[in-house]
Amino acid sequence: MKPFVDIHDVTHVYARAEDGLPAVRNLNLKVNEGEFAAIVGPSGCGKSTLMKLATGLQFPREGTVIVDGKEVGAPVKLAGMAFQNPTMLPWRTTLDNILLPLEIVEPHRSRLRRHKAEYVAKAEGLLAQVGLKGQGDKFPWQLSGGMQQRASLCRALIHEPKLLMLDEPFGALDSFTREELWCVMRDLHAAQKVTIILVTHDLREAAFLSDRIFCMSARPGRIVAEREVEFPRPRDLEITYTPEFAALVHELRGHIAQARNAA
Ligand SMILES: Nc1ncnc2c1ncn2[C@@H]1O[C@H](COP(=O)(O)OP(=O)(O)OP(=O)(O)O)[C@@H](O)[C@H]1O
Repeated sequence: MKPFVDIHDVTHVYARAEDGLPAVRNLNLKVNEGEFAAIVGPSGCGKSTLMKLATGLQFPREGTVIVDGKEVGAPVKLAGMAFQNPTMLPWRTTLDNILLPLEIVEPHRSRLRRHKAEYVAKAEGLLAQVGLKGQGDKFPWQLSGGMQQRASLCRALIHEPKLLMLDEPFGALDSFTREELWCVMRDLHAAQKVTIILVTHDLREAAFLSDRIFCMSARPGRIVAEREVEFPRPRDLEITYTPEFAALVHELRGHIAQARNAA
């Protein structure tokens, strides 16, 4: 099977990098279709750069980035994204925030006006899936941080992306809310069959959610360890209290400790 995301021997230097040092060097990573991959690594190792390269917001100086069989040469339309800060527009209702990508991404853009009811029904279906049934007419500032993050997951999925990129999406939440959202994410992945790349500092989060974990070295970032996660699905939060889970998190911690030094 051909990988869905194939980052091959990529080196990327930002035009404004003061020291001229690459953000990532000889970066190699393959993610299969439908897989849930997590990227972990020390601060500043290039995790967000990897996300930008995979979605065509930056282009590599060397190497290739292939998504869904095509070399990335422009922003990737089949991707959806969610970030640590939900960045909802305060003057739009939650529902209208969720519909926003449809105003930009074709073929939805041309269809939106005539098929509005169909899209609203879809947004409401997503809201129900993330536990926000009937909350679409609230403004973002009327929602808690966790609720806003749920809504931003709906916004990332409304155009049925084949690739979902999550950059620290639960980082700003308290640990209970975070664990609730892990379960939301687990269920969305099972229901939508989307390929997911999650960037996180949280090793428990990576171990609970993903099928495969990539550890990055300190800058210039490259993959120094790749680990399959074999816990059967569907996974329950109870697994996070098992010795096997603790052993995996411990192993990942070891890779990160080494990675902080290995450039
Ligand atoms: N636009 C830019 N111009 C110049 N340098 C940049 C730019 N964006 C990122 N960098 C540098 O590239 C390196 C990697 O940054 P990146 O944001 O990808 O790391 P990260 O692993 O996501 O960081 P963190 O874990 O702290 O969020 C850093 O040293 C950063 O300062």
